Amino acid sequence: MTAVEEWDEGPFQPEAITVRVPAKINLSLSVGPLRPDGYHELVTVFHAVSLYDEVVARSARGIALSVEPLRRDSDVDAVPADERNLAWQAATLLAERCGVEPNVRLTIRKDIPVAGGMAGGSADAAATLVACDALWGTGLRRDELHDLAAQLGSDVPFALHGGTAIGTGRGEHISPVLASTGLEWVIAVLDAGLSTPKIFEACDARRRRSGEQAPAPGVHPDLMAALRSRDIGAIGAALYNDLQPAAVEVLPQIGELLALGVAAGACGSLVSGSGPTTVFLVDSPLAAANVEAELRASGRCRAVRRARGPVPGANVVNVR
Ligand SMILES: C[C@@](CO)(OP(=O)(O)O)[C@H](O)COP(=O)(O)OP(=O)(O)OC[C@H]1O[C@@H](n2ccc(N)nc2=O)[C@H](O)[C@@H]1O
Ligand SMILES: Nc1ncnc2c1ncn2[C@@H]1O[C@H](COP(=O)(O)OP(=O)(O)O)[C@@H](O)[C@H]1O
Repeated sequence: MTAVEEWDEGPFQPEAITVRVPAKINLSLSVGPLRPDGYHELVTVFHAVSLYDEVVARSARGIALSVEPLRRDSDVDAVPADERNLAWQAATLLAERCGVEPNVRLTIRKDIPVAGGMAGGSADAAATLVACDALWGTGLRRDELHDLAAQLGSDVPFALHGGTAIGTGRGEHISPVLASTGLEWVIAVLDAGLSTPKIFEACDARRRRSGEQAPAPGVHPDLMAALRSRDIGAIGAALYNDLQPAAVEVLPQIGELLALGVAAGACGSLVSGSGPTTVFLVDSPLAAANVEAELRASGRCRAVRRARGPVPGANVVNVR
């Protein structure tokens, strides 16, 4: 066969696309007032970390979806494998937007803790947009994918973006942050999950009880200055989450773990988003090993993981 004949075969039709997508933590999460649409105005510093889900999109007729653990200790029991799954909704939305049939078999390989405040469902939705766009050849620009992502959930646009970025509005408006250093994390995964809307409600209830008005949300300048520096101690001291007191109130063992990790040598500790996952910033391999060992020994964690950030958002890692 000549080279010319090979070119005449027509466009390449992929059979399967694999997209890898990271979990997020919120280096700061400032929650403002409840809006009339049921969301809270917020300002957050998102940070993508090296805990990943993978989504494989294969040619099919109609939509099918399955969920598998990526590692032996990954938990997938609470993840719906039907139209309630945010990945299913992402495929449907993209197909409607582009006027194509939603023909895809999705396999979600999960490692991001479920209902852990690390935006696993949002990550899978972002990965599905990228995977189906490649599989179907719909060729949307990143800003067009971003618009669809924002319709699926407040955290979905950041999962496309990755890195370290400020989220405003209900979290869907993203602008990148210049961070000059990589960060190392120890992550404590609990057996329990927490519901995001319930923790926002608990935050409002705490404010009502104490007569506190919801402030206009913002990012503390100390955190931005610390991120521009290479001062891990300053970053650790500036970590901040308005939802943390509510998460600790609902699940007091979170507070005990936060204290344990700091006593073991972490430079800073934080509940990730609405929890219950807790994350610990460490400045050396020795500190990481100490924190990890103490968290494991507490017997309160389903898994203890190490991760680094920032890492890129959803991207194609394999095409067949
Ligand atoms: C708290 C955060 C912090 O990044 O993350 P998680 O802990 O869920 O990972 C996010 O704000 C969660 O974003 P996401 O999980 O995408 O929420 P959505 O599906 O958009 O909204 C679910 C529900 O959470 C509440 N919600 C969410 C975002 C927001 N700015 N204000 C809210 O009050 C609303 O009750 C909403 O109905
Ligand atoms: N692809 C998905 N992965 C995980 N959970 C999903 C997914 N699609 C829908 N869900 C539902 O979303 C809820 C929140 O899960 P998740 O996104 O992991 O947590 P969080 O909102 O705390 O970051 C789960 O309890 C589950 O019922």
